Amino acid sequence: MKDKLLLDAFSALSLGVILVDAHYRIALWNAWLEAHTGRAASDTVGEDFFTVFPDLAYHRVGDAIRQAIGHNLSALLSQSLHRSPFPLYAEPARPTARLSQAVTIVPLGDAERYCLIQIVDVTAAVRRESLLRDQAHELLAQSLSDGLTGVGNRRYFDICIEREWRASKRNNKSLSLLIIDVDYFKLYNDCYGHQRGDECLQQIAAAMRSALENPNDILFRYGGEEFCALLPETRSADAVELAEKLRTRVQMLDLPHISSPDGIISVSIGVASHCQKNHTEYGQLIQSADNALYEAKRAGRNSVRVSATFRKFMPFQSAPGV
Ligand SMILES: Nc1nc2c(ncn2[C@@H]2O[C@H](COP(=O)(O)OP(=O)(O)OP(=O)(O)O)[C@@H](O)[C@H]2O)c(=O)[nH]1
Repeated sequence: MKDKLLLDAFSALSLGVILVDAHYRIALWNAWLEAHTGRAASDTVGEDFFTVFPDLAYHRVGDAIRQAIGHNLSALLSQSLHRSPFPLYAEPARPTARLSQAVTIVPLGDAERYCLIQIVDVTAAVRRESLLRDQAHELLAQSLSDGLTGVGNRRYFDICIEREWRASKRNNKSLSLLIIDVDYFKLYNDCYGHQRGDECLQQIAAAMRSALENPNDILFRYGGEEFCALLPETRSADAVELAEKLRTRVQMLDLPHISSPDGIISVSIGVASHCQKNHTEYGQLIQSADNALYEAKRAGRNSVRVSATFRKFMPFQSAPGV
């Protein structure tokens, strides 16, 4: 009666249970396994475990079984490393994706050693985890992008500049920064309205973003009508060239701005580059780019200026309206 009760309980378990003897023969095989392998206990009990599961002979599962029988050691297989070792399916008649599994292997018995293998179906938990991870990524991406233009936001800029600053110091590579400001934007808003102003910022951001070809270069909305581009491993000369490209792209949008001298929307850009000698912290890089932007504005706008530190190496400065 007691044995019958135990066997009923064993069959009713909603996890897979295999008992393997000291000769690696299967001694027990429960109903859950029948349901998820499509193989009856009558078909597997008495068989060599590695004949039933040949793929597991050189797998971590095989090692763990040998350790349990040979050395009385238990093992809990990491789910992330060994997600689906057993060929188990929701419907074995229509095997698609294997169930995700959490596998525990424990030695049993004294005089005669057995090994108990427990397999829990963790598919739902893994799916939920992956969904949560995707949602977390999505939320993170949203929290780091600017709602109006879709480029990186100020928070993301703060993260990136710190990261790239450290990388540039570590790898002894230059890092360049462009600060980009839309010219006469207050007048644009006054003339065309805030809504058109927003659309204008979106178009400018899209034009500049499409001009950045290197995937490591990132465009951010620094605040209001100010953008910035962080250019890792980019020397000053290349940064100025890229700044010119961005300025030209915005000019080519040909967005009417009747209250500005050129009659179209334009941007002014300040460029600064970090090489090991000139800046001790990234705040100085931002300050240098800001100073250069101020010079670009003073020079009549729609122009690119490079930080004074590098002027002697950079004869080229675009003229307003060029
Ligand atoms: N439509 C819109 N306008 C914004 C946004 N953020 C900032 N602005 C406007 O941008 C304008 C910036 O004006 P200023 O700082 O005086 O600069 P400016 O008129 O571009 O002049 P310069 O930079 O000297 O050429 C202000 O009128 C802000 O209200 C925004 O998200 N949408």
